[in-house]
Amino acid sequence: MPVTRNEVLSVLSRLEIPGGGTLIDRDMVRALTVEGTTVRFVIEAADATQAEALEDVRARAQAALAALEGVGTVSVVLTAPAASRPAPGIRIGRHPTPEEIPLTGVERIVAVASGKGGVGKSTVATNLAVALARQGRRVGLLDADIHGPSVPRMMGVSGRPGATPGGKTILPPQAHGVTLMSIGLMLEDGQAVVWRGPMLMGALQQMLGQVHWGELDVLIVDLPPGTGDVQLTLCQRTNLTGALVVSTPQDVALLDARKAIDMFNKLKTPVLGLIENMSGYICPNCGHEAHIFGHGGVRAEAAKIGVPFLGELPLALEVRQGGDAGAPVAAGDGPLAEAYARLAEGMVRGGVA
Ligand SMILES: Nc1ncnc2c1ncn2[C@@H]1O[C@H](COP(=O)(O)OP(=O)(O)OP(=O)(O)O)[C@@H](O)[C@H]1O
Repeated sequence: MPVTRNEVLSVLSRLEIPGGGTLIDRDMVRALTVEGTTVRFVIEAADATQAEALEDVRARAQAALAALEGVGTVSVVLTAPAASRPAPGIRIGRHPTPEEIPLTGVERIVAVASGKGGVGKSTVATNLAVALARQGRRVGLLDADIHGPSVPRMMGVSGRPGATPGGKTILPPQAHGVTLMSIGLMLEDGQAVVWRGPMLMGALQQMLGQVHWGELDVLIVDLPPGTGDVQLTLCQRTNLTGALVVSTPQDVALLDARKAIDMFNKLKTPVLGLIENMSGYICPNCGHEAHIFGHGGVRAEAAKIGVPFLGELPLALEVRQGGDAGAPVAAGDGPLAEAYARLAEGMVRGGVA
């Protein structure tokens, strides 16, 4: 029987590395793929000195995996950021091409959308990705909010991703069990993307098709707010499973959510469900629940238009703090993590993740 990804991770999590810990708990394994009897991954060292010290670990990992039943070929590549910077040839940003974007190995693509900005779409996308990964799904997260990428910060990832030898394909980093890509990883701090539609569409194509996503059960795509070129490209050029629409219960957000739903209907993309974010706020001092943006509006809207209502997520200080610190609440314990776990379970049960 072919080896499983979990068996590979289990071997790697037993290999001690210089300085303590393992490749897994030091989060150094990138682009792990298991295809039949072939296992491939990259060990990303912090710098060239650490890479040198890890050569022995690379050889031991290779030997230990090759000895597993069901393993034929093992390819373990050691990189360090200076050596693995993407070649200038894969700068993100170019004009789009008309073909469908090839995404072999990615079973499902689920977009997270909103009509209005600031309703928590990126927060929901990152936490949902983490919650799905905690349930054993192989999850990718693409930040398609090219003008305002926030996924790197929310997932606690910085630094440029590596590239395959030859520099044609980007090797995406992993965090909290999720493989992720964002244009934010390719920019200097404070650098703005000032592009019109065609360049945005080209960049999206590159981030989908020129990234080594590996085998994924689901790729979550955090869309920009609104109904523009990026949404169109994703719906028309990929085999999109469907979209989740996030809104607050506030009327003005709901108005825009309706427009996003109308766009997906026009593009014949299934709307998988609506999520109410910032649903209620429980005062940590007195326990009183306040409905700052209203309450129940998204559930009522979902019932009205005949779309599943997937759940309510409260407004909570820990959510904002977790996002700012790169430690999504879904990676921890407690009621907020449980709310995301329930959302993820529903998606797995429904066959969309
Ligand atoms: N449930 C929540 N409780 C507390 N803070 C939240 C919650 N959801 C989101 N936030 C915070 O609100 C801000 C906006 O969230 P986020 O960036 O996820 O929204 P967005 O819809 O993706 O925005 P945009 O698309 O305009 O970038 C962030 O600071 C985030 O931490």
